[in-house]
Amino acid sequence: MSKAITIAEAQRFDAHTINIVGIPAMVLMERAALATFNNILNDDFDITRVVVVAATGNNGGDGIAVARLLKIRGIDVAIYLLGDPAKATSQTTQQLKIADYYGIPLTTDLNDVVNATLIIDAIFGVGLSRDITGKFADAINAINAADAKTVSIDVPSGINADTGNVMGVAVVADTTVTMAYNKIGLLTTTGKHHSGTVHVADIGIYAQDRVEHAR
Ligand SMILES: NC(=O)C1=CN([C@@H]2O[C@H](COP(=O)(O)OP(=O)(O)OC[C@H]3O[C@@H](n4cnc5c(N)ncnc54)[C@H](O)[C@@H]3O)[C@@H](O)[C@H]2O)[C@@H](O)CC1
Ligand SMILES: [K+]
Repeated sequence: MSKAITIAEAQRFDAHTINIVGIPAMVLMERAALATFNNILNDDFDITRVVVVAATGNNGGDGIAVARLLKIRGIDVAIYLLGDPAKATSQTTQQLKIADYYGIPLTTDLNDVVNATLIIDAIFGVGLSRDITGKFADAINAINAADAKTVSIDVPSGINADTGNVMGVAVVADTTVTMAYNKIGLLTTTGKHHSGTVHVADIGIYAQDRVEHAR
């Protein structure tokens, strides 16, 4: 079985790659988005109408970048944005700006989520820190009520990536594209139920530097 890591390890490896190795965070986000995009295209999903449900953390930024990659391919895609864009991370702010350049529609209508043929879940990843309520919970309930297949980015939103517990409510995904390594919470019974098929994507973040291979 492949290695699985904790939230703290994911955050530590990310920070090491950005701050010590020197790969910009935006490059990692683009690699996360490309990996998710390739998994979507290589699978058997109906991509007639795709909706990316994104919040304003970096998990949302991954999803907004996926929306742009789909749009460039001519696929009908919209973004259902949760949270205050004024509080988005710098990478996610940049991804929103790029999405705007490409004219990707933002929707505030949950019916668009329910009527999608494929939903991309980019609400929360390893940054989930408390129980989910309000509009975030409404969106997750809409995702779970929809007939569409769902692809979660990194972690099914609402699942604690350490314990596998549901933090109030959680997406039940068909597929989860998780970055760098699997997360220990996705290996529990509940975690497995919510993540569906897990694909681990190599985005250039490693537990140990691979300098010996590079020399
Ligand atoms: N930092 C990095 O190096 C990379 C991060 N990546 C992605 O970024 C994710 C982590 O990003 P973040 O650390 O920004 O965290 P998330 O995007 O998972 O979420 C954090 C945000 O959600 C809010 N939040 C947490 N729980 C909430 C709740 N219950 N209700 C409402 N708001 C809540 C927090 O206040 C924060 O604003 C990863 O899971 C992965 O998808 C990838 O882009 C690859 C590189
Ligand atoms: K997610």
